[in-house]
Amino acid sequence: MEFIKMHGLGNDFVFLDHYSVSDRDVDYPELARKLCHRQFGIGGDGLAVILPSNVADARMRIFNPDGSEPEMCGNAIRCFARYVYDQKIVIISDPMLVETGAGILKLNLFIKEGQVQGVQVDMGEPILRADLIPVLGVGEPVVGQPIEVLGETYMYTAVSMGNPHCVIFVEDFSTLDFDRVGPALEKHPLFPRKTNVEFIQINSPQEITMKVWERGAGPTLACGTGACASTVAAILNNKTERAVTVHLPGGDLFIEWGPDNHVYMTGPGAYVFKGEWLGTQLS
Ligand SMILES: N[C@H](CCC[C@H](N)C(=O)O)C(=O)O
Repeated sequence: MEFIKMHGLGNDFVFLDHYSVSDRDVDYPELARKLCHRQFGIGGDGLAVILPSNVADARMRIFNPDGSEPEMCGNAIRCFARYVYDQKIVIISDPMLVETGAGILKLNLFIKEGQVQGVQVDMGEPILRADLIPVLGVGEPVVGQPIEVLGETYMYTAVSMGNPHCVIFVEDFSTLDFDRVGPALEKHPLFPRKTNVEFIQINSPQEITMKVWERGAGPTLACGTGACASTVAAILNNKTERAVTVHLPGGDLFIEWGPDNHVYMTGPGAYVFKGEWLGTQLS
């Protein structure tokens, strides 16, 4: 089975082009567990599938390495847009409409001399109503509420970009036990569908540094929806302006929470290689 490996700031994905095999009945969760495995498979932070759509130019399904299917993936959708444009699956670039679990998203591709230089994604409106994120126990938006984990209390802000995010502000990353606190918060009972966890340091009113522990994937070099959720959380807590550069371990994303209440994410999508998966079984 052919695949394409791409990444968005080091958040890497195995892509399957199933655009022309519309009624294929594939066990994508099991494929994700196999293909994303770093040693027994190809390796990736997720499996992204390119499919036809009845309501948009194309459809993206995304699966975490644990086989779970999240609603959206910001870094993958930029790679998706570049691939479907380059393959002439979709020739429209301003805007390209992509069907996702978080709704139909509008993407604008920046093209120079025929090359996709970057993609701006209208990520839609952030979801702040706790019961829609979902977060248990509170009815209002969750801004700066206490959450206890591993005997420590953190102040968190919860935002959904279609997928849930728990955003924690840190003064100094060196004091954070990331590898223990991250997974403990990912599975915290306050989040019935688990959550992505972002730890952010405010560098200035226009800059944030972010570390992310992703739901169903663990630590990654970048998280597009997480960068959007973190920017919204920083603004809700009066820590930044509405246009922010988010510094991630894999690179920078530019995020803006617009006056139309939509969040806009701009960043790259890159090819790594094409290949054929030979179907080696996990031992
Ligand atoms: N693990 C995430 C999905 C991938 C999000 C991230 N890779 C991005 O770029 O938005 C979740 O379960 O919600």
